[in-house]
Amino acid sequence: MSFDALLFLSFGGPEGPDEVRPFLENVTRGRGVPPERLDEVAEHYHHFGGVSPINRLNKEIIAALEAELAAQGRELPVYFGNRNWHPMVEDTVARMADDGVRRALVFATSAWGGYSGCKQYHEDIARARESVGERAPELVKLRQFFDHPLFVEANADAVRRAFEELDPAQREQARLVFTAHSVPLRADEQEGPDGRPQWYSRQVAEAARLVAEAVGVDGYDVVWQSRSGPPQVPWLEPDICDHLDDLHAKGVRSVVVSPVGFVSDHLEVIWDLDNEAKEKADELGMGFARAGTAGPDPRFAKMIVELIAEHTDGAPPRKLSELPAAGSTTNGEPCAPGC
Ligand SMILES: CC1=C(CCC(=O)O)c2cc3nc(cc4[nH]c(cc5[nH]c(cc1n2)c(C)c5CCC(=O)O)c(CCC(=O)O)c4C)C(CCC(=O)O)=C3C
Ligand SMILES: [Fe+2]
Repeated sequence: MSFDALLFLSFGGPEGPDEVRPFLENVTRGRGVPPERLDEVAEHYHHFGGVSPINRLNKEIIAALEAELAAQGRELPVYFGNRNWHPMVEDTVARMADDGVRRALVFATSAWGGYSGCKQYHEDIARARESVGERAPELVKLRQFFDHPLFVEANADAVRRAFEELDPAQREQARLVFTAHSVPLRADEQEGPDGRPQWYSRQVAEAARLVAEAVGVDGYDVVWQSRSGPPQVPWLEPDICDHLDDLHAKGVRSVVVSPVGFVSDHLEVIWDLDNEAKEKADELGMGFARAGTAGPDPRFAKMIVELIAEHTDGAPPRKLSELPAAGSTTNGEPCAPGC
């Protein structure tokens, strides 16, 4: 099939102190996040001058993607739109229509299924098309890529580099710990296309297994970070900081933490890991090395082009796990019944 453009669809983030509150209002509209949690998260953004790194990081990925498309002789203009902050996806899709785009692919910057990582992006696509009306282009979302070999290799190399950062004495017995964004247990109950529940956490477990295997590490853990919501609502656990206590009690003296759940060094990574988890490790006297994320690795842009080629050239999907491919639908239709 032929496509006129690619829409690079992401989360969005504030670019100055005055934008923090309105951004957070957009993120949490109707989502039942208590005001105390919002105040706390606003503080994290203000710690960095009210600027999230996410927009800059996404622009870097887009530049790498444009270079890769050009190198392969593929003509596909890239548009950038976000769910929660400017450039808003509604405005971007309107501009695509103005430019005469009739049919476009959509790359959403989450590797995962589940509500926040996939379904909500389908909702964004449907909402943006609705706001543009009849002129709106057809929008075909690319699939989830948690087990794509290029995603796995980029994360594996980042983990290897993190092990190198530790003192040789610590490196030997350092524990490898993967983290991803926690979600409410209720949200994680959601089924995958295989009809089995916990689609999101099973994908995270699978990505961690594949990365650990690529690095050649047998023992590792999968834990969670950045929980939100009211305290009485159960979310995926353990939290990374509690897990560091546990590991310490078991005699572990150094860790390599891989934020495999995040595509690049978002605020959750640079605050919740590089500040909070690092501080916890320091208190416990544990060695701590945080692995990089896949986004800045040149293989990430190459992976996006491979995902595109699955649609434009009928290229066979490259994936390392047995879990079914999912997340690719047209115009924001749900992936599967119940999704
Ligand atoms: C699974 C998942 C991913 C990973 C998949 C993916 O990448 O999509 C992710 C990514 C991100 N989450 C982000 C930011 C925020 N997430 C929030 C809140 C929430 N996230 C949730 C889940 C996820 N979130 C959930 C269930 C909530 C509760 C409210 C709700 O049910 O929607 C809040 C509100 C305050 C708070 O409570 O933390 C903020 C500010 C940013 C941008 C960071 C930056 O600026 O660099 C990114 C990439
Ligand atoms: Fe989030």
